Amino acid sequence: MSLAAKTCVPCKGGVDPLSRADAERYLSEIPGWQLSEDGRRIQREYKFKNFVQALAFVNKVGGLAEQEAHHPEIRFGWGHAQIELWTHKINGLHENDFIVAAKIDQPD
Ligand SMILES: C[C@H](O)[C@H](O)[C@H]1CNC2=NC(N)=NC(=O)C2=N1
Repeated sequence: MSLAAKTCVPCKGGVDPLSRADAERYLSEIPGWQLSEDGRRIQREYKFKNFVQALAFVNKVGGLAEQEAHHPEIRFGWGHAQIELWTHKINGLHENDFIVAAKIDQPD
């Protein structure tokens, strides 16, 4: 099943974060995303024509995050937005992070 078709599972902590190898395997399914140096986060930059379009994107991401109960860090401004994902409870990456990333990139 594609990542975008999955839904996040409540992450109760107590599970190990994904290994770098597993994270890199998931990364191949979400082109444009990068793995952090420490292998514990993924992030992607987005470019937009102006502030309003960046804000609309941020609002879309916010709605997705609420729907999945799994939330990214979002930084945005005129013409750009950066999304960073990791699972706070395990201070690392979980499949949930990649599911949210895939859903963000699904065509509207
Ligand atoms: C109770 C609530 O569902 C949890 O605190 C969720 C909220 N969103 C979350 N988002 C992320 N990225 N990591 C978490 O561990 C997390 N936990």
